Amino acid sequence: MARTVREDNQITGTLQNVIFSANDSYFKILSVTVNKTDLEDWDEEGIIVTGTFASVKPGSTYAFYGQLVTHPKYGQQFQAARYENQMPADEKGLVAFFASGDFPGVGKKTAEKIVDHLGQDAIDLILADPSVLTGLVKPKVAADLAEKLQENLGLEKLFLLGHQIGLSADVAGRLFDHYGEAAQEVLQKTPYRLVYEFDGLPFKKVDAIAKQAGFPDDHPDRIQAGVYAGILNACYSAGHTYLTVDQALAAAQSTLQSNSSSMQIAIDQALGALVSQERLVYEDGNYSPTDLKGAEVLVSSKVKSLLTAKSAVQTTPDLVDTTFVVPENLDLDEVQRAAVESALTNQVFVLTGGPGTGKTTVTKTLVATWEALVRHQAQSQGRDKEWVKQNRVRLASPTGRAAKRMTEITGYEATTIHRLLGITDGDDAEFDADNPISGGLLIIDEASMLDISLAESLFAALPKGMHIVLVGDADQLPSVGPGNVLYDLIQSQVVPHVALERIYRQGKGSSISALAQSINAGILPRDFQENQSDRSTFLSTADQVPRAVSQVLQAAVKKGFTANQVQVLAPMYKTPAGVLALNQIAQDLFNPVKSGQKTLQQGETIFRLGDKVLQLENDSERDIYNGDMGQVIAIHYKKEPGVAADSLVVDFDGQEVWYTSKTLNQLTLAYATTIHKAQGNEFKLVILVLTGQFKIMLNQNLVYTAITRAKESLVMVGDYSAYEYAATHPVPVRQTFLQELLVDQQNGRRATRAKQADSRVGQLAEHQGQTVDCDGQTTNLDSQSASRADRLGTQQSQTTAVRQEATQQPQTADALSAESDQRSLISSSQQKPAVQTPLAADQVAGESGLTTVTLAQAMADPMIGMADLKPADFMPESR
Ligand SMILES: Nc1ncnc2c1ncn2[C@@H]1O[C@H](COP(=O)(O)OP(=O)(O)OP(=O)(O)O)[C@@H](O)[C@H]1O
Repeated sequence: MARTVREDNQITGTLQNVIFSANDSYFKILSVTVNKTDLEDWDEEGIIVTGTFASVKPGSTYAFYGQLVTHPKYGQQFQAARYENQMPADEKGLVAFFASGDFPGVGKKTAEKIVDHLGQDAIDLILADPSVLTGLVKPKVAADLAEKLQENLGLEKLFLLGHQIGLSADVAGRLFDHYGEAAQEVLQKTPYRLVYEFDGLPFKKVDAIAKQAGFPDDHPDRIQAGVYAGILNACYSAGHTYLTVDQALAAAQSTLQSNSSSMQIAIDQALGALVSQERLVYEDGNYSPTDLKGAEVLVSSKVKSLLTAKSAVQTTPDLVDTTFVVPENLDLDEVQRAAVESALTNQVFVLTGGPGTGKTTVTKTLVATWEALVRHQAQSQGRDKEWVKQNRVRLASPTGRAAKRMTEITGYEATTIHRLLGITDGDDAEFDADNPISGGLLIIDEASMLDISLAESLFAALPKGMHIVLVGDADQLPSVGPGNVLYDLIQSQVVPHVALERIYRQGKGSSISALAQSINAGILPRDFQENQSDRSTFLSTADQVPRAVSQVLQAAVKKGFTANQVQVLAPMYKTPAGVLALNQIAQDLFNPVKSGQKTLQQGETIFRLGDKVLQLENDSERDIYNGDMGQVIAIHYKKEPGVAADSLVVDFDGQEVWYTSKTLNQLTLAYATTIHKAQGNEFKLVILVLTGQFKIMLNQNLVYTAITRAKESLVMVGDYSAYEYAATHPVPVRQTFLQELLVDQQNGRRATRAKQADSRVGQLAEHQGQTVDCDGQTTNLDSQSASRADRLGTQQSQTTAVRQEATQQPQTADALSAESDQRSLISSSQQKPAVQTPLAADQVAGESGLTTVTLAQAMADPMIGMADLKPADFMPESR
């Protein structure tokens, strides 16, 4: 976690040299000769100063404001919160400054000429009006000099301004990168444009900057930006692609923190202005952010055009039938076979099914049959190798891990969708409508994770004759980003779709599949608490969770499970039963501190050599993605020979990625993760924690997604009533247009609306105002300083910041959860608290009329050796 650097002390000194300069930020380490300081007892001539600096020049004098810190490895150094360039005070110094070699074409003589003519204010005069140099130096030299001065001093001034208005130096640096010289003017004159143009600054922050610049609350720029940010936040927070007028109004009012009648009128005007500026689209009483609406329109029209397109490879039912290849000689059932036929005879096809229903089997059959079809036609039609290559199978998935699994299963190379499309951060995709991807059949796995923006990029880049097959589990959580792509494609009934329902998995994992199906149907099965060969349930209160998880993990370690095979899942980050706390417990068990072990600290996380870690954001340049898991395989310290900066090396399934202080905030411990982050991943043993504290997040899809991450074994810890609540509450409905756009306009519009309205009743009411990031980030962000969010400066940080804003009122997860929810859940008649002894269990059962699993029974579970534990082990220390 980033801490604000205090400004306790000051050093004025001459820069000797820049020891380190990060190439992806303005962070530098300087060696400085101290001229003056108020540091007590500092009697050394030189000092190391760290911080964010513009292009500081050796020989120049600076005043640094900050504090003395003791670095564990490098000893005492001065951490600068800000600095000021002590411009040369006299003419001699000015001449030296201009002749420093920094300004092309300016030597000592020219420098003297400039100073002679312009005097001691030469720098300010040139900055204000570069034409003062006319006649003194050649036009090219004058232009270069003015530009260099502005570049150096402009950034320094921006740092200073940023400091005054509460912007971190990192954000100031990024603003300078984005707007150049104009950054200062943007901050002072048109700050609200940052809401539309600059990632990583939430509306609240922009609003504070604008206030300092003198913008009144009723300024039209403020209202427009607030309305836009409010609508965008609400869409990202709930996954909607549009809001009704009432919802848009509520979002705007809550962002602008006013519902006065004059504000109402101003918001109406702002909505009109935003529509005419094409930032919002208004249609049929709904407002959509233009990009989201555009994405839905593109996906629907592309799907429609694909549906009537001609395949580049002939795939008539007869041909498919005669070429059918089933790997491993499995006997596909009728539905599975129909899925293969439909997938190959249609240009767009959706295959869904729960765990163990044969999605992978069908995928393998598809790939083999397609290959056979292409080979057969190449032969019969005399096609060359190039044609075969042009029509090859392509496989992709939203996550790296799922792509890797696809490769292992099919033997074909699978990639992330980002990589397939050549999407690199900040740049447009390499493959798009003008430069489509190649291939004859594209299979996308984990399609439930596809949000509308990624779907837009994907569909835009498909060539005309290509077949696309989307494979997924429709009952998993919807995508983190807005949109409901898989659901809408299915519900539209425009796209051919087969749902596999028969579970084939036998042995390990089979009772997990059955449990998943039951939860999917809204029922917590009777045998929920009965230990099965592959799953068990440990009831415990929220307080008892850390202890219980610790004991389960200890047993798992004893049984020989490795960190990679075990995954602890919880809905949110905070609370003692949340991801952060559980990670600490698991880290100490799987990778305890060893003497001499190398560690590297980032905020409150201490990474140890050997740790299991999780990438938190997409970094397409380095080909690592949000949700990727890896292991720390090396830690290097700067003091070591040949090492430029403290760094940590992570092995992501054979791909080594380096992290320095600048990128380490993309990484966290991965022993425990949120359920959202685990999507697309599977583990041998999953330990799932649900308690009443997480009520705001609980729903069928969440718990279904969590338990289906378990390939072989599942241990469920927490409140019975939390599981029951989750099983009986479907995921909140997403408001999207895609389904409607896909359906024939006349027939579809009314029917779809009616359907949506029906299912929304109750659900929307229930979730009104409970806008919480679906990754539980709201709580996580609470624990992060604004400067950390600033520093992230990525789309993700914008999104999370955006989402955090959407929870304006203290109805954040934490405010809503904690005690009140806990109490309401515990008071539920279905609550079955963990009990200490069989006697107590009987008592509880007797009193409540419910059956209760005792801890002793639970611990006798043979699966992970619970018999090793004692009942007292599950009790909090204080008992
Ligand atoms: N028609 C079938 N006859 C016999 N066994 C089958 C059939 N279909 C699938 N299976 C077997 O069932 C098991 C699960 O199938 P598969 O892995 O294809 O399901 P899945 O839907 O991909 O599951 P998951 O999503 O959990 O990975 C496999 O062992 C597979 O061989």
